[in-house]
Amino acid sequence: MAELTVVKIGGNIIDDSSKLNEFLDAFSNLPGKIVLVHGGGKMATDLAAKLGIETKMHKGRRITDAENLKLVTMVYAGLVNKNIVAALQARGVNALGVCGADQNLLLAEKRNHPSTDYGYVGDITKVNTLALCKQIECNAVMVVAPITHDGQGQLLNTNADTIATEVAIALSRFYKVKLIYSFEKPGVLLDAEDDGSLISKLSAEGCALLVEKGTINTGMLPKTENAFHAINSGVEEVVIGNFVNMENGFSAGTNISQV
Ligand SMILES: Nc1ncnc2c1ncn2[C@@H]1O[C@H](COP(=O)(O)OP(=O)(O)O)[C@@H](O)[C@H]1O
Ligand SMILES: CC(=O)N[C@@H](CCC(=O)OP(=O)(O)O)C(=O)O
Repeated sequence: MAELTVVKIGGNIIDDSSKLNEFLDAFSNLPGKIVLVHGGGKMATDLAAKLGIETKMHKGRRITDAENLKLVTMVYAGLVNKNIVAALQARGVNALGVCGADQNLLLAEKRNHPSTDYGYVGDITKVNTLALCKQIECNAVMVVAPITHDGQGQLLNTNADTIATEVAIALSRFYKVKLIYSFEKPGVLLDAEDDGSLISKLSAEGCALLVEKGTINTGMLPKTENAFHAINSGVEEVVIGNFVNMENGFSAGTNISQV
């Protein structure tokens, strides 16, 4: 099986132009088949504040009412996606920017949670693996924004870590997939303020304890949940860390162990 890397970059890197450029420089040198999934949560939150739109997060997910859906669609599938595509093209990468509605790539259903109304948040029901593979085999680097759709004309907001996970799982049928959740810290930390407290290997049991203690919280919750789902669903290797550090050999991040 050919190897493929799915890289996800988060909002804190996207929001900082020097960190983003550093990331894109390293990313554009990555050999082989690659898919990039991006977030942009920080930029959406900052713009919402400027526009006087309230932001509510629950367990690392955005409660997405109609106003917030408009805003996140403009930010993720517009400004962020197109800026990344242009920056990659400038580095000689054949980037193709999409969201989940394009070529019906990511079908989702509006989340129906018993106690929390998430609004227009989508849970992925189907990945159009064939359409993804066609582009990958044509050497395009898909740049995927975290907007999905329900197939009936409704756009939905889906956490970017979840999108990276579902894309990686779907592609595992055809490729040996490595999934990297890249963010601004070296990996999962014992103390989120201390970059030296990296956990180099994380088991599901160890993770559950750290969640219970509150060591893993906010945005790290969806990342770790997704990471274990990926490693237990056919993805060959899953790492949470800073892609630039990994490429420069400084830190291999947190490796997610199976079971
Ligand atoms: N144990 C932990 N180790 C590292 N980061 C953590 C931990 N617990 C919570 N976090 C927080 O999770 C954030 C990453 O989640 P998030 O902001 O959603 O990332 P991104 O949008 O960049 O993917 C970190 O910036 C940090 O504040
Ligand atoms: C439903 C939900 O939470 N969607 C996320 C999508 C963006 C995202 O995941 O961005 P980061 O990777 O930068 O956090 C949100 O709107 O924040």
